[in-house]
This record gives sequence, C-alpha cells and structure tokens, in this order.
Amino acid sequence: MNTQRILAHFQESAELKMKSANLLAQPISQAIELMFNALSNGNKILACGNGGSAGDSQHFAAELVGRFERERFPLPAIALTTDTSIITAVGNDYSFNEIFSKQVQAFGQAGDILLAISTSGNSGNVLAAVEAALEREMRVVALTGKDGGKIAQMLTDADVHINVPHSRTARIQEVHLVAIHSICDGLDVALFGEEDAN
Ligand SMILES: O=C(CO)[C@@H](O)[C@H](O)[C@H](O)[C@H](O)COP(=O)(O)O
Ligand SMILES: [Zn+2]
Repeated sequence: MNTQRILAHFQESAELKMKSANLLAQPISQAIELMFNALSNGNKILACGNGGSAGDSQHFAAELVGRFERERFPLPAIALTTDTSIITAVGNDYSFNEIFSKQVQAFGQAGDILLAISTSGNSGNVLAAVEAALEREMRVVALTGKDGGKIAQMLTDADVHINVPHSRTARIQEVHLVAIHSICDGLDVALFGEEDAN
C-alpha cells in the first residue's frame, strides 16, 4: 500500500492535536477541577460512549481505579459500557437509547460526574445519559467533536464541554484520548503536586 496515506493520518492527527491544545487546555483544566472536587467530596465518575468511545470510557475508568502514572489509592470511576447483561436486558426490554441512562439512574447521585463521550454529540443513548445525569444534579463533562451536536445544547454553565473542532470521527477520538490522559495527569497533580512526567 502507498505509505502516503499512512503518513497523511499521522500528519492530520498531529496538526489537529496542536490546534486542539490551545483551544482545549482551558476546558480540560475545568474538567480536572470539577472531577477533583467531586472525588474529594466522596463522589464518583460514571463514563459512557459508543464504539471507540466505549473503549475510551473503559480506558478512563481503568486509569482511575488502577493508576495513571503515579502510585496512588484507587479513585471511583465506573464505565457504563461493560455489563453485557444490563446492556442487553435494557436494550432488549426498553431501547438501546436507555442502556446508559438506566445505569445513571441506578448508580448516579447528586455531585457525581458523568463523562459523556460522543464524537458527533448526537448519539441517543449518550444524550439520554446526559439528561438523566442533569436530572440527578450530577455535573457533566462532555467530550465531543464536530459542532458538539445536541449535547452542546443540553449542557449548563456548571458543566464542561471539551469539543474537538474536526469532522472526522477517528481524528476526534485521537484527541479525546489526549484529553483523557491530560485529565488523569491533572488529577494526579491535584492530589500529589507537580513532578516531571516521564
Ligand atoms: O471508533 C469508531 C470510529 O473510529 C466507531 O466505533 C465509532 O465510535 C462508532 O461508530 C460510534 O457509534 C460513533 O458514535 P458517536 O461518537 O457519534 O457518539
Ligand atoms: Zn475509532
């Protein structure tokens, strides 16, 4: 295969990451503050998304419950994408749109955070999860792309919107992962202070 195509993926990804660094540093910093305050108050973080973003939800939860780069106590984060019995039962008996919102209603408490990940900002089950979270007085950190979709219209001033300004799902996801790792690092710094990342 012509390697030009592969080089173009790297080039586009690198360029979008640099552009996003300037645009997203502020909302990412707000997300860290919101999450740190919630965790400090004994609250937890629920995460959801579809496809690649389901993987991102799990990746994030693993880094909080396990660790990111520093040795520390486990932090409470749950990916709502992993329990196939809940997902198939709710999807089968109600609708696929409710697979995350039912779990938000079951596990979410006021002060918890929902990390809602959708590159389009329009996935019905993520929108329903955001709605359920806001109803429960949870705060939302939304990782989106494109124009932010319908999620952008649902968020309040107390929520955080991290929107990657690109049209391509793969590129948006690649920036989401940098944002997620920046949040994990920020939580470690908030807990233990700065030290050089290796
Ligand atoms: O990873 C990819 C594409 O790169 C896909 O699995 C992608 O996540 C799926 O098509 C999702 O259903 C897209 O949903 P969303 O990001 O628009 O909410
Ligand atoms: Zn993907």
